[in-house]
Amino acid sequence: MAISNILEDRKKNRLLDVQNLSAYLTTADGTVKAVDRVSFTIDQGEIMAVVGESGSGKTMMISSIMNMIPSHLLQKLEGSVMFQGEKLFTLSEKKMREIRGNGMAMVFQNAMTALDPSYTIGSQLMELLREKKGLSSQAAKKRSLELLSQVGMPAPEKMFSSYAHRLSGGLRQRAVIAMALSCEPSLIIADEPTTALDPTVQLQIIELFEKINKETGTAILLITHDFGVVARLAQKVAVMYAGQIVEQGSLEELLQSPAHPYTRSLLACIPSTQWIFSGKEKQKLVQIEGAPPSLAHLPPGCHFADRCPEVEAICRKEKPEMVKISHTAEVRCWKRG
Ligand SMILES: Nc1ncnc2c1ncn2[C@@H]1O[C@H](COP(=O)(O)OP(=O)(O)OP(=O)(O)O)[C@@H](O)[C@H]1O
Repeated sequence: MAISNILEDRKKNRLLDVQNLSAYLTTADGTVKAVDRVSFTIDQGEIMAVVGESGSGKTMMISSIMNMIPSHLLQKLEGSVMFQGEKLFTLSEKKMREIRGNGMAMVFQNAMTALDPSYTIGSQLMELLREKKGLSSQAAKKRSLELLSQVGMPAPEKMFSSYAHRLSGGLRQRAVIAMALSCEPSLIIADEPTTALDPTVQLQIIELFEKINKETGTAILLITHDFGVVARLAQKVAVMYAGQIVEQGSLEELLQSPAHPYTRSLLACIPSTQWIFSGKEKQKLVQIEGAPPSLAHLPPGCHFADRCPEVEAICRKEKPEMVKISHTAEVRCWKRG
């Protein structure tokens, strides 16, 4: 096949294309760049994980993609986000709402933020299906029960009539995933979907995401700080630090030959990823020494310089740019540039 045809085929498969995305926030410490020139792509059906410590900008990055940063916080967005061939930042709020409710669906860490305690799970699902899919009450009820069974709810009829606060954390998260699936999205954005759950339930939810991806071809952008989850689910991975992607590549490249000292430190913090495959009790994580820099007072050179075991003079003076180190991998580090 000619190169031009291969490239054309690739473009057809492209679901999300984020280029040089930056988000400036207004904070008590002044303006901070919480997302700093982030670029990545997700193809149809692909699972990508974004990993990084608390405060590295993962949530702000997805909120920027969906144009959902609260207006009192957001100063400006830069860069471009293409989703299914549409430039998101140029769309009207009405069109953007349609995309959020149809093309992309969100699953949050805390299922209760997405569920209304005063309505049953069934009535919330039916409401969505009537509104987004235009289904009649009868069809919406039938589809709701199918969705509850698809996400592995035991006794779907009983769950249909249950209130969220009566369910366990794992069942609530399944209900939220059923709601996300109700609009048949091409992309699910899941922000720490398993963090609040205990290890056995975490494993079940991860297996559910795997099943959904296989059965429906829905792409998943998964935000996590847990490499165990990444190793189990993702095909490709981006590592964030202080607002920037510092390394990205395929899962194999990242786990087998991590190029950035920060990725290596994160991996060294995991005693074993076995728990996520076995559902056994997770071992306590070792922390990387030191803390990420304040975004209001970033160092002049590499953001990781102060904590880096391999730091050299140039790292403290000049900011490294992203450089390609293989066909699919990139790293932001002077020692690899
Ligand atoms: N409400 C806010 N007010 C001021 N600054 C904020 C606010 N939310 C986020 N930020 C800034 O944006 C940065 C990135 O935050 P973000 O929530 O995206 O991190 P995260 O990687 O998702 O962390 P976590 O894993 O804890 O959810 C923070 O370090 C902070 O400087």
